[in-house]
Parts: sequence; C-alpha cells; structure tokens
Amino acid sequence: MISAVVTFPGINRETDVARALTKGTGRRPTMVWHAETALPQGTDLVVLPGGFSYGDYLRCGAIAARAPIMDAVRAHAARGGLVLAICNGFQIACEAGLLPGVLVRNQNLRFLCHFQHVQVERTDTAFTRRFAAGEAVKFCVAHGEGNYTADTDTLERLEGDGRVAFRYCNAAGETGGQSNPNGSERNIAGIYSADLNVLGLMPHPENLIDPLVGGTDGLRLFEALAA
Ligand SMILES: NC(=O)CC[C@H](N)C(=O)O
Repeated sequence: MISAVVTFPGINRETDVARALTKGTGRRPTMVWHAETALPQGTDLVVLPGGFSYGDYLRCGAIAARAPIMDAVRAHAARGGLVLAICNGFQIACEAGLLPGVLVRNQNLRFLCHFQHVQVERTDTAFTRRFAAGEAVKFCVAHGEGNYTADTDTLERLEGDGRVAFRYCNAAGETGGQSNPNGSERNIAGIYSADLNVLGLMPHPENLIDPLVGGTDGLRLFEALAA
C-alpha cells in the first residue's frame, strides 16, 4: 500500500497518522504539501489528516478544499483510488464534494475531546475488514464542528446504499440516549462515497494504535489497508 498524507497549513495530526500507517501497513507514507499539484507516482491511498487547516476560518475545511492539491485528490478518487479523510480531513472532503453533506458546529457549541465508541456498520470495505459487523470499537473524538448534517434525501440514500460507515454508540454498542456526542443526524460518525473508496470519519483511529495509550482498535483500520 503506497500512501500519501496531504498536509495543509494548520493541520496537526499528520505525524500521528503517518505513524499509524507505518505501523498498520508496514510502509511509511509520503507527505505531500497542499501547494503541490500532483500526487506521488503509484499512490494507492490518500490521507487527509485532522487538525485546524487555515485556522478553521470561514468553516472548517472550506479553504483547504480549494487548495491546489485537491484537483489531484479528486482525480485519484474518481479513478477509484482510496481516500481516508479523518476529522478536519472529513470536513475538507465534504467541502471538496468528495462526500455529501456537511459538518456543522457541535450541538452543545463546545469543543469535544474524549474517547468515543463507534459501531461498525459493514466489514466488506478496504477500511473495515479487520472489524466485526456491529462491533463497538473505541476511537477518540476531538472537534468543534463534527455535527454531520445532510438533507433527508441524502441521508436516506446513504442509509439505503449502505454508505454509513460508523455510528456513535456507547461502550455497550447502543446508539440511543447520550451516545451521540455532537448531534449528528442518525448518530453518523463516518460515511463512504458511492464506490466505497472514500471514507470520511470524525473520530480519530490514529489515536488508538498502542495498548499503553487507550487501546488498539484504531490500528485495525490501518492494518486493513495493508492488503
Ligand atoms: N481534530 C480535528 O481535526 C478538528 C477539526 C476541526 N478543527 C474542528 O474543530 O472541528
């Protein structure tokens, strides 16, 4: 798996995701600056990492979505190439039209930072084959604008086409009550593109790659990408 991690001014999770990719896939990614116009030859996977691109001005991800590298990222996705968009990366992917819907301010208007379980909806994608269907896995959230919103038709299409990747849940795997941290429609924590090659998610799997710091559920997502 040849990976490229795109970095934008204000992004701060690129080193963590590079470490997770190296540990999970056995190969170090190439870091690609946002002002580039091409991806490295042979790139299989593009990662849009988390952080605060352009200081979150206008709307999280809105400026980064218009960076020079994004045409190459869109072309890569259109060819069926894999894209993993985490947190600010998910916001960038939505703003860039790679995924439908938008991430708005958390319902309680607070920045959230805590461990968070999510339910795995399907396990037949490039990203989730190391999980069990319906399993509650432990990731971590750290965001101010993670409230996933889309019109009803889009939400119905995502549900009907099996494009919900992860839903917020509690440690027991239940999606009711207080399990939804930010007010996202239908507890949505992550979604796929129509061809399942682009995954956007608000929680950070790259935080959970070491048993000494919370667990290794996140590592399994990166190990799945090794195939
Ligand atoms: N950790 C992140 O990527 C945060 C994303 C974005 N800056 C927000 O606060 O919502």
